[in-house]
Amino acid sequence: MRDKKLFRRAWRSEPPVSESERELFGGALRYDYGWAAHEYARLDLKPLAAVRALPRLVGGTLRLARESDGRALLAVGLAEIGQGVAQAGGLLLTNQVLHALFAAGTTTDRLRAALPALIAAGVLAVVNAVLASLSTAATGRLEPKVERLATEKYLRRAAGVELDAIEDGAFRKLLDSAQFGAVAARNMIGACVGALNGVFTIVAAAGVLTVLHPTLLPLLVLIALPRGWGAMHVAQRRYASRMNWIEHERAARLVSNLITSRESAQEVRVHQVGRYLLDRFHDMAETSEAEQTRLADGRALTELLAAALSGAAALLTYAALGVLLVSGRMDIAMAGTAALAVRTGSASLSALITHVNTLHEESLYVRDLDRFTVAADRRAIPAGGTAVPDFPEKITFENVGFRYPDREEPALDGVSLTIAAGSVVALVGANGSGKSTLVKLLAGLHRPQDGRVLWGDTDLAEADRLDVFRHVAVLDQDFQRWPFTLDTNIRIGQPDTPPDPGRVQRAAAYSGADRLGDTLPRGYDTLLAREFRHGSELSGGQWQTVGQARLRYREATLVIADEPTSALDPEAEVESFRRIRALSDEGRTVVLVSHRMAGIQSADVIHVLHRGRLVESGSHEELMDRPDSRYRRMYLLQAEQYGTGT
Ligand SMILES: Nc1ncnc2c1ncn2[C@@H]1O[C@H](COP(=O)(O)OP(=O)(O)OP(=O)(O)O)[C@@H](O)[C@H]1O
Repeated sequence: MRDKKLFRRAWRSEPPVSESERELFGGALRYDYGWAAHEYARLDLKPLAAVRALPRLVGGTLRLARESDGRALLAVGLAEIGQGVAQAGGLLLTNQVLHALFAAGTTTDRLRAALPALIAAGVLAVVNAVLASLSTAATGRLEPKVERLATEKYLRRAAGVELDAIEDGAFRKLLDSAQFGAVAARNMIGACVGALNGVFTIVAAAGVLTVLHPTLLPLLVLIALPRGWGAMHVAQRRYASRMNWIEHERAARLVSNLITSRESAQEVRVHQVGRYLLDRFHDMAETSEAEQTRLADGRALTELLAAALSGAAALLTYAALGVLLVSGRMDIAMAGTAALAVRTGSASLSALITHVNTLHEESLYVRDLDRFTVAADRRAIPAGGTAVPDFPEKITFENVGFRYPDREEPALDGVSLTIAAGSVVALVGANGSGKSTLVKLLAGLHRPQDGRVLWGDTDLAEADRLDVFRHVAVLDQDFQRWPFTLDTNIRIGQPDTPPDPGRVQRAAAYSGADRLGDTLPRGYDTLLAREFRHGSELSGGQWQTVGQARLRYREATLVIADEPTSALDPEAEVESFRRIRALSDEGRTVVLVSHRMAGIQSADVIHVLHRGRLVESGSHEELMDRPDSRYRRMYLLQAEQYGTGT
């Protein structure tokens, strides 16, 4: 009855998406790459394809291992070859021992005749054990290095791609799936060593069997084949399921993190969101469990079937041995050695198939990493290009158009403007009018699809982008609150410079963050992350003073402040605008994005954006003098709220 249920569960299709997933995320979260990867996994996990792909897989792993630690790799290789030779020698010596034991003569004579071979076999067993431990030690040295190398490869690429790649959903998924690649590369080392060991042992056993009786060789293969098929089948289902459920797992983790995170702590309690999310988590986790159960049932059945077939083949082999023995074509000593060789060989063949299969399964993840590497290289911020002038006399937007990939409407449409060096320029406009997008193009983070952005005479399309970034300091609405010390949070504005407490303190004094340095428990060395012991938390406004100190520390030619004062109290806000504007006195160009009309009225030029178009430009006075200007309307609306009028 139970078995029937198991059978039914094992062969049914994947559980449907949970109701909670629909409710929270608007539908089934599935790995988009899924179809391609799924089909590809099916093709690639066919036994013959797996065997054919073996040399390539091993080659790739060995290259990575050589790059990580060539000496350790050599040690592993030699130790494994040595073990293979020792095992073959061991089998042949066993044959000699058996021959001596089954020969005619007294027991003492037979034992004496068997003794030299017995001693040699013992020595070989010791050699084998020493080589195995050497191999284990070298593999242990190699594995973490390979994982580190692969992780660094992954992170370096991730940090070097264009911003639009990071915002592109398909690329992000590749980024997510490739994260398993480094651990998989590490696992491949162990599997490679295991497979190598298996090959040498089989060669030894097969050699001995061929000498004894060639008929036994195909029977050896017959014992191992069903187990190999079973292992492949299980791996195929596991990989397909993992790829298909990757987003569901991530979403369930996200929901559970939301219950415990500090940011959501208030709403979780006051709005009782905790209970709601917990129920959704339960629902999603149950769906995942159903999928896990389905996989486990399938695996149990497959392995049972494989074991039965393999057992039948083993019976056949021993029957063949019996026939050879009875018909006198093999003596008892040879039959004993053959039985031993069949056992060793079939165990090694099964292990080899499992290792090849592990190699293959892990290689699918390593290939995700390779695919990511290729995609990331294609989308990398190009190196080289024309150097940009340190203080360009102007930055020009010529008829610039930009549209985000998943949007119909352009975020910027035919924008032309000039920003003079050393001036203070403000960008205003309703939410979604394109201010932040314009700023990203200005900083070289996005490239226009139409028109040009020029730094002096240099088109940003041809400029050395890293050089452009060197000249820019950005403080945006969601600036990073690094979970590091106060000192590092300021110094990270220019991370390559050596520590300079004086410079950090000057930057802090500029923004008012020096008060934090004086009052926090460990001064500038206070960790600004509550999740760690001794960590402190800052208020939103205090964080903004840290952000501004970072902006100052960077000492860039072009300073961009996107909503820099939203969390500041009125006094701090006025002071903050004054300070940012004062940066232009040092010859820096300042671009300010803000909804606080009072704060930007002293800008040299104010640009007003509306639905991606530049609709007005001028000084505060000029724009206020135009009776029907959008700027005037926005300004008066805000002024009215304070009852101040113009
Ligand atoms: N990463 C993105 N992917 C897709 N669309 C985006 C992205 N960022 C912005 N947009 C869209 O581009 C348009 C302009 O957005 P942008 O952020 O530049 O406006 P904004 O003027 O800075 O708005 P706000 O005042 O609300 O910050 C909006 O319609 C927005 O939804």
